[in-house]
Amino acid sequence: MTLDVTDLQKTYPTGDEALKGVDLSIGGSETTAMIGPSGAGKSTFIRCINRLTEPTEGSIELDGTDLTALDDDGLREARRDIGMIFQEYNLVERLTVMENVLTGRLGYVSGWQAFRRSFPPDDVERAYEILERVGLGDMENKRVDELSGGQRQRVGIARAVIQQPTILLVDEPTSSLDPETSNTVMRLLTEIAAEREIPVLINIHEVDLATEYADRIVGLHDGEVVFDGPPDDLRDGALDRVYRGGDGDDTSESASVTDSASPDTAVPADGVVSADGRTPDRSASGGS
Ligand SMILES: Nc1ncnc2c1ncn2[C@@H]1O[C@H](COP(=O)(O)OP(=O)(O)OP(=O)(O)O)[C@@H](O)[C@H]1O
Repeated sequence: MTLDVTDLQKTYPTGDEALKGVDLSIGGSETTAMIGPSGAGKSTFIRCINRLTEPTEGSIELDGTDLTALDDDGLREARRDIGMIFQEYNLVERLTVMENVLTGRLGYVSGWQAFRRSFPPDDVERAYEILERVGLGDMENKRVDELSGGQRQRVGIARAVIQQPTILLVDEPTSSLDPETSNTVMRLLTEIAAEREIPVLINIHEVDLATEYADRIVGLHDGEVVFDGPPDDLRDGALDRVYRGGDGDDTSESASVTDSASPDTAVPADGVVSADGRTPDRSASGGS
């Protein structure tokens, strides 16, 4: 599977130019992390890919099919191939874990079956397998409003995976989670990408998680890609380009953003950046 995005632009009706011509190709079973400060356009980019947000210009080709040219039926079909995982989980709170996971199959059953929420036995069997895989093997009958943040995110992952997508798009999966749970979720996402041989694109605030788990980092600043490369190349100069729009001279030893950044974009000594300026609270608890 390959996703080829060319010259993607998005200008909101408010006049905000969220994307100013982004080119990006991803494929294989590569994990790509998209980093950038708040407002850089990360969420807009991911939402444009499956047209939850309509792009203004550009093309988005999934295995050669231009998603921007599809009508409603075509888009519905194409979306089956795109697994989405959201920051706030987007689960149905009053339904059980199993019911939430099976909603990932709604695109495959008839309208009547969907209305009755009646799913083929194969789907149910696969749901059990996937719940086991994400570590929720004994929780299928729990209501999701009884779960911790980390458990909810695993339900979100299971719901995306049961679609049998050819790509996973993940929008800030860890921003409501404590550091340990964030690591678990990132590990799970990269393992699933490898096992299923599908690419995964993850928007993420924490640079340390991005560099630890991703094969490739894409840095957005003000709607433009200003860095695209392996985690090892993400030195101070590159971080400066991404978070401050600087020239990003990596040859200068004094280019450390730790020394020069304004408080709202400072990179702490451990390299952890919260793009909205918050240093993640490592003592915060979010459950696992
Ligand atoms: N629905 C909308 N209407 C108008 N402007 C919007 C809308 N959504 C986003 N924007 C603007 O588009 C720009 C990019 O926003 P976006 O949410 O994509 O950035 P982001 O990098 O995901 O930020 P964050 O890390 O805070 O989630 C911002 O200037 C934002 O104000």
